[in-house]
Amino acid sequence: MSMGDVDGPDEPAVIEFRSVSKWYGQVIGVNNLSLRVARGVTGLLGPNGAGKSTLLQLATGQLRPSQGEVRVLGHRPWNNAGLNRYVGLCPEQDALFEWMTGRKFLRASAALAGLGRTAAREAADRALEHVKMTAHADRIVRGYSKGMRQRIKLAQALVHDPQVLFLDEPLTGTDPVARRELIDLIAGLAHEGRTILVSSHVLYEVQALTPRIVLMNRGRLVAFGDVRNIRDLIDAHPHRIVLKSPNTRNLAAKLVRWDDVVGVEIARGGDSIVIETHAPDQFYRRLPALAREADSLIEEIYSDDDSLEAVFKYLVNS
Ligand SMILES: Nc1ncnc2c1ncn2[C@@H]1O[C@H](COP(=O)(O)OP(=O)(O)OP(=O)(O)O)[C@@H](O)[C@H]1O
Repeated sequence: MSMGDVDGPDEPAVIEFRSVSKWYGQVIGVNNLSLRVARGVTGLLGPNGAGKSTLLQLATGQLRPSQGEVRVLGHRPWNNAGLNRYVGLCPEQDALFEWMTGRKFLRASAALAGLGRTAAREAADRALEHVKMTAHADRIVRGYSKGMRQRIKLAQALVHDPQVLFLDEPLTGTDPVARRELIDLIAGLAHEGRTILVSSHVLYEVQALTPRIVLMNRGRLVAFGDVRNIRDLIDAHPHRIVLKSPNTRNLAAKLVRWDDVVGVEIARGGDSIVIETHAPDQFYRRLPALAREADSLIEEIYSDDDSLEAVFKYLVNS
């Protein structure tokens, strides 16, 4: 387990990002991200706007990196239609071919991926069976429920039997039964040797699929590895809390004597203190008594939102 490093020393990387950035004008979607993903299921986790969809679109060649290199199965995805034969994407957005039946939609998707007419028909039927949509295959997509849409999108991603699958929030909007079925389906696809990157902003969804996660926030890779190791990393990582005060010198002098505070620093032109602690709960419990002292006014308290712990807590609590 490491911060944005190589996964499994013996496994070759199927998906590789080398110092990749993607800008949308002034907005950064992915910020200098390096990552190697091996076979099996990897969960891509992060709050809304973290850059997950941008990363998946870079990996599937829908976006071109502003900087750095992306490789999937050793090839550059951008402007490389040939790679589509080996890669499947289940997109987040729900805009499908509304007027088509599920079956026709899948046949068209298979044909787009390069399969001939007969092969595309067979592949569509197989994929429908795979996601348990055969009974609804001849209805038009517009009438599908959210769960049915997710299943038909997944069928579209795997209709041409790709080695690599990118699934953008595939479990969103599904009921618990459908969710269980999709999780089993995705696990089965990985068991057959595929590489699957699944994005989510809900930790427990991804944990049901894999212990191996990539944690993103604000376009950056915050941590990569086994979810248990990430928890350990959080425990080892001091929690940073910022206190805004007109009495920073007095406050700092008191806080350095607290045994649960490992660092005290006066910051931002002298009107704030940044403290570091391994026991934030205890720190927050003690703080009100301190703030009531006349020479230790505290105007504002906030935690450093970029910290691993803040992102993780967001994911655990959502
Ligand atoms: N087409 C676009 N034009 C401008 N900015 C964009 C565009 N797409 C994404 N962004 C910005 O890039 C950042 C990353 O967005 P992205 O959609 O990749 O995140 P995400 O983790 O997939 O979030 P969500 O789960 O909400 O889709 C955000 O700040 C977002 O506003």
